[in-house]
Amino acid sequence: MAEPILKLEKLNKSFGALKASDDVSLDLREGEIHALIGPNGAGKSTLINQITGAMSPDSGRIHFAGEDVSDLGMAARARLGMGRTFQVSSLAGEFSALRNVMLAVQSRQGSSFRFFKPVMSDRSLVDPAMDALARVGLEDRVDVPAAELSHGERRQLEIAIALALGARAFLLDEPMAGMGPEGSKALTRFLDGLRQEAPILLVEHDMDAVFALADRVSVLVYGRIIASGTVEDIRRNAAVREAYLGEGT
Ligand SMILES: Nc1ncnc2c1ncn2[C@@H]1O[C@H](COP(=O)(O)OP(=O)(O)OP(=O)(O)O)[C@@H](O)[C@H]1O
Repeated sequence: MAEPILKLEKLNKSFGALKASDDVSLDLREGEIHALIGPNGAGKSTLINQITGAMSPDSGRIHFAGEDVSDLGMAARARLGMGRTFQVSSLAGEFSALRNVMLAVQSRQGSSFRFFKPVMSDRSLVDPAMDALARVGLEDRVDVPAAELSHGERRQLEIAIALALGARAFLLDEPMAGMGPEGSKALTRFLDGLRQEAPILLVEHDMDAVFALADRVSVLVYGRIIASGTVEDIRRNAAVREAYLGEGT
């Protein structure tokens, strides 16, 4: 089997006496959605922060795209293709969807003497941006200002920007937060297809979305992974039912 794109080896992180990550090992493989679930305060965000480089583990290693990235900063990990989470939104609301993605393409290509070219007719920017928008299903919304897109469409646009920046895997921290039932369903359908573009580590409290999407689920309780497996494995696991889902779920 191919090497996983992301691999965590025995990560530990304490805040004083509190162990927020306790020997956490997990991986993310091409083509999959791996959901990370757990009660409030279980240590999910702490784990995501260590993966992105926002926080350093006390011990353990992180491998991404075939490299040991444990000692790299956030920008270097992003350059290797670690897709940002939804919590980092950088949309320019007054600009069209197309222009927003073009800015990302431009930043990836590096600045050049573009001042002399009319930007909106520069094929080297427009073509890759259109491609990224098509990959997220926004090809009919390219001229709409980002601020006028729906909540869900803005998330699609953020994904398009990440793809244009070269994302090879996504770390998504509660993408369903703040969405109504219809929005959640639409975003669930979208994420279902996105796994073909890049695998997703999904932190999510919405269990309908998790059970509909996840190829694998890992359950974090008090900083420890207490179970990892398919949705069916997790539903049946007695320790998970007791610790997290509650009896009768
Ligand atoms: N910077 C910090 N300093 C001290 N304690 C922290 C810090 N960050 C997190 N914690 C603690 O570590 C534990 C894990 O928090 P974390 O935010 O990672 O959990 P979570 O699973 O993401 O929770 P939620 O689902 O509520 O977002 C909590 O007890 C939290 O209070």
